Amino acid sequence: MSSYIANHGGGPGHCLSSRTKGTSMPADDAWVEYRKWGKEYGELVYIQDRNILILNDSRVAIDLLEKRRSHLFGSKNNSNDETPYSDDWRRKRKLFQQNFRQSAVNRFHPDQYNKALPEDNVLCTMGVSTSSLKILLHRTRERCLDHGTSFYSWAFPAIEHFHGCVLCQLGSLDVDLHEWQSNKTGKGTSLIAELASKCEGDSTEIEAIKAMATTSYLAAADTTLSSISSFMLSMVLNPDVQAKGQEEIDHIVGTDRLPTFEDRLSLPYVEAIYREVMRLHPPAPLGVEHSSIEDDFYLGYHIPKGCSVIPNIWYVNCSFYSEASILNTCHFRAMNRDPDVYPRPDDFLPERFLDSPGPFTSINDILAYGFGRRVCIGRYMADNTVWLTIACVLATLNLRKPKDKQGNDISISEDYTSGFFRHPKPFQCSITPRTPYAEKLIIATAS
Ligand code: HEM
Repeated sequence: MSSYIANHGGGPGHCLSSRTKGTSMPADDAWVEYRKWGKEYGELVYIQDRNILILNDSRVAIDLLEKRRSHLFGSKNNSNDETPYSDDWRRKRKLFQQNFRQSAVNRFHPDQYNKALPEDNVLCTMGVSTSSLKILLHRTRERCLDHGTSFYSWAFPAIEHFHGCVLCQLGSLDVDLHEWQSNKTGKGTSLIAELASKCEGDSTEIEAIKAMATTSYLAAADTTLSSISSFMLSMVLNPDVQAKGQEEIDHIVGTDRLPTFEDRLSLPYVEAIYREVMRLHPPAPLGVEHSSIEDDFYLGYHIPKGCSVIPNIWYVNCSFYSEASILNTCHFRAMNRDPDVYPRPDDFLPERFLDSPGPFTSINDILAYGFGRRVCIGRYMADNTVWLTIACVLATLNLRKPKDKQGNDISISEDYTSGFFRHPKPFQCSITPRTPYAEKLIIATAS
């Protein structure tokens, strides 16, 4: 293990100090720069004057992040206030786990089926470009905040379970949870409504439910959108991959129904497309910042109190990992973009997953969802949403580059944003139904 920290030049009890004062932090694509620092200074890189520790190795990340708390959980009203690691914090986390664990997320299936071919796809089909779509989504969101209706029930699967509380907490709307429930347009079966009705009068529990709704919204919206947009862009750029995915679906599912979760195990190539999207394009490339609540020591190094710990998911060195500490169980080593493990690491090649050994059906090896005990709690729901959307889009739509008047392909932007969440920048594409059944579905959805 010492090889991981040899480059730091410190010894037991020393402060990690690979980088000295005056370090300028990268403004764009920080994950790329962090990886360069990792190569130069080691897999743990400490920015002393900013008290930031960057992790470029998954085993180190799990070890450290197992012991630290996230800022995201328990942040209130969309501010960056930290909630102490307390009973309150634990209650909220437990509530989340109970409702988003693998066996609980089946309750979202009906909504996920209903929205798998969402209206935004339909709009694109009608000739609305992705950039116009984003503007439209933005406007809709504003309108929803004005009128107290759901943006995400319109645009995203399953999120409608949360929207009332989200609006209560995020917006300036001071709507009481129960008032919202009764105002709701005939949908009394949402998770939030159901939980709230069980703890009538228990203000602490109601607060926890609202916090879960808020956190879900913050954690789910950008990440899910990013993955689906990356998938769409990848299909436009890789028509051969798209054709192979479509062929698999036509063969296994047929062309007169949509894929379901029951088909998932029979669709390895579609699974591989999903995994390749998540490998190449993790929506939160630097995960969620964690913070050390007290002075700590790791492998003899001093990690000061308040140190921000950033896992570089985008480039992280992916050791075999599990919920337990893996310091002594490192059998399998891979790096998300390590050319020795993933030849042509920057290319979109789903085939690589078909040949690789290991638990292809487990989502635990998708680093985009984070690490160890702090791994994304909504991952089972997210996994279902993204997979189903991919399968349904492949089943029904052709995504292509737009053409100019002469019928030639127009080249499109492949750029990504470089903020906390990484999204494809607006790109144009042509989206057309690929089967008569798909056409019927789209017309029915639009009417
Ligand atoms: C493609 C979709 C998603 C991706 C890529 C994603 C990724 C992540 C990542 C990287 C983290 C930080 C993990 C860490 O600190 O190591 C995280 C945390 C979290 N995510 Fe997700 N997420 C997704 C969807 C969702 C959804 C749908 C929900 C809820 C419905 C959700 C809820 C959460 C929560 C509550 C946390 C904080 C967990 C904690 O601090 O203990 N996420 N997510």
